[in-house]
Amino acid sequence: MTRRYDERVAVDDVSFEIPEGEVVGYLGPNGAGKSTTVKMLTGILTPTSGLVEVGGRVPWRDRSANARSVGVVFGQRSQLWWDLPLIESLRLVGALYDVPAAHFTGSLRRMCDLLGLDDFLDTPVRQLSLGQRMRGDLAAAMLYDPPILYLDEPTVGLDVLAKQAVREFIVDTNRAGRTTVVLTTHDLADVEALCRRIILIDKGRVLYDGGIDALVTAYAPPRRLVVHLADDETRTFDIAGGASVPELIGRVAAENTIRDLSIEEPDLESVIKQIYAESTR
Ligand SMILES: Nc1ncnc2c1ncn2[C@@H]1O[C@H](COP(=O)(O)OP(=O)(O)OP(=O)(O)O)[C@@H](O)[C@H]1O
Repeated sequence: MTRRYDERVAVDDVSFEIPEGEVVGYLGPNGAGKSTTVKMLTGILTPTSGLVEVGGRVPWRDRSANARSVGVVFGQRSQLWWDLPLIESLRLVGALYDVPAAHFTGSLRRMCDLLGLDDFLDTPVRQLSLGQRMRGDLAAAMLYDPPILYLDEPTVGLDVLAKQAVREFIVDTNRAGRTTVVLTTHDLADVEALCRRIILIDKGRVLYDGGIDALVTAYAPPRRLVVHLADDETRTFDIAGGASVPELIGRVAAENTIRDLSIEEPDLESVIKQIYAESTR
């Protein structure tokens, strides 16, 4: 048996700048290069070329100083200690980051109030539900008040209430401390609730960087008239820009017996689906 190595370009010529205090959605289909970017931003990975600066530091050269100024949550993994009660994991994080005792107490209180941790602080991490564990991870990432927070799929697998709690925490953290947030997620409701700007990547390249509203305006597919006919058939008609909807309905009604109809407005999901589809072509 021999080992063979293939080279794969995970992130290719991606450039962006994020001002302090912004919440940016970093989106892309599976394998687009999002986690790789976050790993470079945290200093875990060193790129083969190019430059990354976070708060004036090159993350992989100055990894421990960079680590103090960033909080990271990887939704698919936990940075907590499985066998320890949550509170002990948080104490360990406080000690690792040299958080002074008085500050730690205040910070922990704030996290407990914001994230509702009190009920399970003494539970070993391995026994926490996914939503509880995620709240614990968010607390661990923000205990030492980093000015930057990277969230890699922080709501994956969470129920609607837990998702809401995580979103409220992000909004509050950003507002209270002007924390800069880079959020990668496949949940577009997260993006709509939290971000005004998104960076969309695929195959390691930036496809779009700008406001969500501008994206929907620029790429929106046409609105669609969906008609349910008497014989249980459903037909859809694209509504061309400037076309008269009553006229279209009149034409369809003249030729068919309509049971029900609705108009589908393009939403962020349909826009992003279309951009991914075009990039795969
Ligand atoms: N350690 C590695 N060795 C080889 N290839 C890798 C490694 N890490 C990532 N890749 C590849 O790089 C590409 C980008 O991966 P990355 O994990 O950054 O994607 P992603 O956008 O975070 O995807 P997902 O949404 O599925 O988490 C993928 O093709 C992946 O297979």
